[in-house]
Amino acid sequence: MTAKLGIIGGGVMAEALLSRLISRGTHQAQDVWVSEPLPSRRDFLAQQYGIHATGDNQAVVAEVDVLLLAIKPQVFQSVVDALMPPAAASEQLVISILAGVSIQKLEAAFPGQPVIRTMPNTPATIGAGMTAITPGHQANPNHVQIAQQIFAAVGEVVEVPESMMDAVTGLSGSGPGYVAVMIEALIDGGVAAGLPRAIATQLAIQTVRGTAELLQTQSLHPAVLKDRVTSPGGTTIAGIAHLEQAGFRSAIIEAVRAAYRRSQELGR
Ligand SMILES: NC(=O)C1=CN([C@@H]2O[C@H](COP(=O)(O)OP(=O)(O)OC[C@H]3O[C@@H](n4cnc5c(N)ncnc54)[C@H](O)[C@@H]3O)[C@@H](O)[C@H]2O)C=CC1
Ligand SMILES: O=C(O)[C@@H]1CCC=N1
Repeated sequence: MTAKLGIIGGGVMAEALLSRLISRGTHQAQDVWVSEPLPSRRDFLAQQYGIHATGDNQAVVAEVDVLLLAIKPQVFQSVVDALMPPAAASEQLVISILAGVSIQKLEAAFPGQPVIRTMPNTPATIGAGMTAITPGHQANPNHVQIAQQIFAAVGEVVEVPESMMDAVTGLSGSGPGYVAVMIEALIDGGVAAGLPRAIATQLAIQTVRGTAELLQTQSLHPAVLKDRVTSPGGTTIAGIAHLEQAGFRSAIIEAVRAAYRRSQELGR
């Protein structure tokens, strides 16, 4: 892809995306601009990835064909208020990864420009990301293809109506956090049962990875896999009975719903 890519906000997600886009050759480092207020962070990104880093958001806006917003939703309005409107009708594509910020707000902030709202997740760093995208009203198929290419380089992409975007955020956007907490708990469980922490960590991560890959590769329903693991009167059903007693399913369902509601709140 030859388009110049600019990223406003050089934090966790910006690095997850740009590191993979550069290592995959989807973008050349010299075609990527990042604006970031923290000098130490700018220096790190420039040295590590060879991209252009600046503290000036406007300089990035002026330079690029595709502008990716990777700031926190809480600073969105102040950041866009400080940008100068383009002198003429701009074809620059604006892609947002911000939780909660609606297409209506994005289009109001970048009048006349094509915008695409997206929700990626952190496994994008290793090309195992999951991104949902919703094109705005001015986005044509070419703009959608550009966004598809960017996010396909870091994992899977699905197009959804905007009405689903807060739910996507609650599930796949925030999901790596829930899974990380579960893996940490599995490790602690192994340690409590007498395993050295290093071995417990290896077992926990490979078990979660293997289970996800098995479900995906064989298109198995999770309940079918659960039934295969549970021997009558065996160990797994003893563990699952405890999970049910502790409200494990309900806790996960409510975690997704709480994040969904928080995404809605962030957009207000
Ligand atoms: N972390 C995650 O797993 C995911 C985050 N997101 C979304 O991505 C966005 C960024 O999240 P993170 O990367 O986690 O946050 P972060 O805090 O790591 O990155 C935000 C960056 O923006 C910079 N920044 C602050 N004020 C700025 C300004 N005025 N101009 C330019 N840059 C400024 C900060 O210094 C920071 O480096 C958020 O809107 C979040 O909703 C979306 C999907 C997953
Ligand atoms: O926690 C957050 O608000 C962001 C959005 C999805 C994942 N992290």
